[in-house]
Amino acid sequence: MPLNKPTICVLGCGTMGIAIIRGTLDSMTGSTSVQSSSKISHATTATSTTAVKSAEEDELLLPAGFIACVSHQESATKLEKALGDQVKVLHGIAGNVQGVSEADVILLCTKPQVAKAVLSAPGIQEALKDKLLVSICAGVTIEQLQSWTTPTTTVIRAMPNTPCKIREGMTVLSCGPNTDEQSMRFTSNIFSTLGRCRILDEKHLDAVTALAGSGPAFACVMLEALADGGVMMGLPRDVATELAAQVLQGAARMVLMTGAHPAAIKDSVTTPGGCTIAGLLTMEDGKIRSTLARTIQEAATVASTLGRDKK
Ligand SMILES: NC(=O)C1=CN([C@@H]2O[C@H](COP(=O)(O)OP(=O)(O)OC[C@H]3O[C@@H](n4cnc5c(N)ncnc54)[C@H](OP(=O)(O)O)[C@@H]3O)[C@@H](O)[C@H]2O)C=CC1
Ligand SMILES: O=C(O)[C@@H]1CCC=N1
Repeated sequence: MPLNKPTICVLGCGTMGIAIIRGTLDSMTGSTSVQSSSKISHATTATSTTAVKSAEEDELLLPAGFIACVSHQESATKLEKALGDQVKVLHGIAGNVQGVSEADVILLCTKPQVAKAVLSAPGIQEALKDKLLVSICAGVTIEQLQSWTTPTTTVIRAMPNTPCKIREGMTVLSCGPNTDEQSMRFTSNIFSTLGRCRILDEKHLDAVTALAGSGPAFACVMLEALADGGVMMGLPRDVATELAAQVLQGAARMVLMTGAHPAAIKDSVTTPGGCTIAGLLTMEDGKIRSTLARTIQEAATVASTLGRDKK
């Protein structure tokens, strides 16, 4: 599918739609203060001719503009204020048809429960012909998406997360059997500018939804609980929150940047007879490992049901 500076229609522009648009616009203007790890590694390798050519080609794959579609007039007004004149905002059923018709790529970001109705509405299938549809709806399969569109619509599933807004996201992509290389390249290019991006088989997407999609919520509960401990021991709330957030970021970056096993990092902190092992044993008494692992298991189980019709 030829894609050259395409216009993207975000169909259902709420929390995630805004995160993706905001992150992409920031990446295009270079106005973010947060440099993602994937950007750093890209910059250090972009010295060969092939890399420069590839960077130029990737530039052509960047969007020319965004159209954002929502259901309600009030949401449209809020969105216009939040995103300014860089984005064309439409609302209602007619807005969806207009948005999809005017775009080259459609990013489906509605709740999973309304995806079928939105794609089956009059005029949408026609407008989707020969276009790329990227769905971020949890639990909605490629097979379902294909059955709700025409055979000439290319379908890709993506599972991003909210840190895409600050270009620290984690996205996993899965494609259908007939996905062409340029569609895949365009989609991975967009999500790579919003953080890290991987391509995996669709069978992994419910686990990915639980771990990476829902993960920021689980991580923030852990962060808040660590900060609570600091507050219990007399730290001011803002200091405790800053310390907890920087500790989680620092530990996570050590894993990502050095490739060290988390257990090795834990062991390097743990002095024999010291305070860390005292804290670690308390965590084990509270079954924190199985609680967190079961959290992912349960979220993945529920994710697998989200695309199903409610009886
Ligand atoms: N939130 C997250 O962290 C993540 C969510 N996801 C997936 O992303 C999707 C969106 O989630 P999220 O952004 O949280 O949801 P939100 O509720 O924040 O956004 C949904 C958007 O869809 C719009 N909408 C509803 N009905 C229609 C319609 N008929 N036509 C056009 N737009 C419509 C809503 O408009 P209005 O406000 O006017 O009702 C709203 O803007 C879900 O499928 C979820 O599974 C994936 C990864 C992470
Ligand atoms: O809670 C949900 O269903 C969505 C999917 C992943 C994150 N939020």
